[in-house]
Amino acid sequence: MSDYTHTSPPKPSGLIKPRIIIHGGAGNITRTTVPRDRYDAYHTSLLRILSNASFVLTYPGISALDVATYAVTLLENDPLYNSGHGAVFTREGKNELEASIMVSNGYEKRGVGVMMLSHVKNPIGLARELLLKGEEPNGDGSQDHCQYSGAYVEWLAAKWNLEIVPEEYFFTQRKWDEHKRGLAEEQRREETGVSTEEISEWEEENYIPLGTCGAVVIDSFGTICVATSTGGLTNKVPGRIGDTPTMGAGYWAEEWYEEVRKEMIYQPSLPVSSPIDRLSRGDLRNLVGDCLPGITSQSNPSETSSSKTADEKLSKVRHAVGLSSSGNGDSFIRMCASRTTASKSRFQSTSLSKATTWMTGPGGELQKSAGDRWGKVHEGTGGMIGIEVIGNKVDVVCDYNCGGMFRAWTEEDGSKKCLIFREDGWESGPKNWDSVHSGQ
Ligand SMILES: NC(=O)C[C@H](N)C(=O)O
Repeated sequence: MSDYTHTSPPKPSGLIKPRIIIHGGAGNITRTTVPRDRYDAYHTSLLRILSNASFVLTYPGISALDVATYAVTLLENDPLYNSGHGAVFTREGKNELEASIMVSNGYEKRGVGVMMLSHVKNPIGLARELLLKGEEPNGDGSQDHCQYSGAYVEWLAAKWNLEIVPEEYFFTQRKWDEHKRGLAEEQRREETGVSTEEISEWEEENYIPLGTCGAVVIDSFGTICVATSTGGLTNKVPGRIGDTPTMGAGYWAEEWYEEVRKEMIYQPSLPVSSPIDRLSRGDLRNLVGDCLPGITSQSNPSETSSSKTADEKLSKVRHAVGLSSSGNGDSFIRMCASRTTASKSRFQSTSLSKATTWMTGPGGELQKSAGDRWGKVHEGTGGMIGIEVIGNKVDVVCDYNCGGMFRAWTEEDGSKKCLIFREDGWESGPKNWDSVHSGQ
């Protein structure tokens, strides 16, 4: 963990209780595709990673950015998941890795997506580094862009001393067998003339490979960070880019302020943050502005201020959200699913939980987007996790329209939960793909 901790941690404000939710993918998770022993392996792994990350989240002054990166690094290193070591293969038998990171506030770039990687051991570490380099002049060679792919950015990773590995590092026999079986199945279908509208047994099991991973974290300063990493889809076309590194599609974080009448505020509001809090949020410009009267300081986004003039009764409450997705990335891109969910919450004053179900729950917008192809192919399939904070009230959310979603999170009282299906236990899950779509 030492790579990701502050050398001199700032003091936490103590106003917001840090929380975390992680996921290991959504898709055709059923009792058939995930037999009991694998179910147990995922359960154990998710709880182990959640425990490690939530312990780190108790360090004084630790940032959501550092903890989300740490959690996804652990997920990338575990071959159970389709990211880092254990990523799926393209049609040409290569790994093309993707990752992204985004914060609700505090850093100039706010979000970064990386893609077409095949040498950086932890793509999420590179995404984080690119976000941080955005605070330096010229980004230390990365400038102020938000999306990066391929050789140049891997060269930057090496220059920044991130771990570089040979391509073989990402190989696992299981994912290789899925790749080979998929190609063989395709050839068989071509030869026998089976319609492409009909889902094959291989597709049911593998097309949405279980295991894109992600983490959403809120720290004691109220900053939300979302980190996501994937190998993409099994046998994807070389060069195909999915939703994971596409801002607004597979990931999103933002914050805003809403004016409410004071009587309506049901949460104590945040006080003006201290300089040390603001430093942890990357708010250098405003800190400098405070010290040098000649420089105009913008109003600090972490402040909850009261209107002094017309209406003494109006006050501003801070909202922040972060979302990480998994599923059929092409559908998530078409729907701009993560940003659309955040916008539903922001512009229709809907809780993030309701907005998430509206987008990605059973019968939701993603499912509708597949039209009559729903259930026949994998279009529209997926799920999302997220965190919302209003004032200092935090809510952890998740929904999906498929068999299940691997996920684990901390409750308000600090206890840890892990679910794969809607209920606890392998027996509670749907039997197979058909039973998911017939609602049995
Ligand atoms: N398993 C996944 O979540 C795949 C990823 N969303 C993609 O389409 O690239």
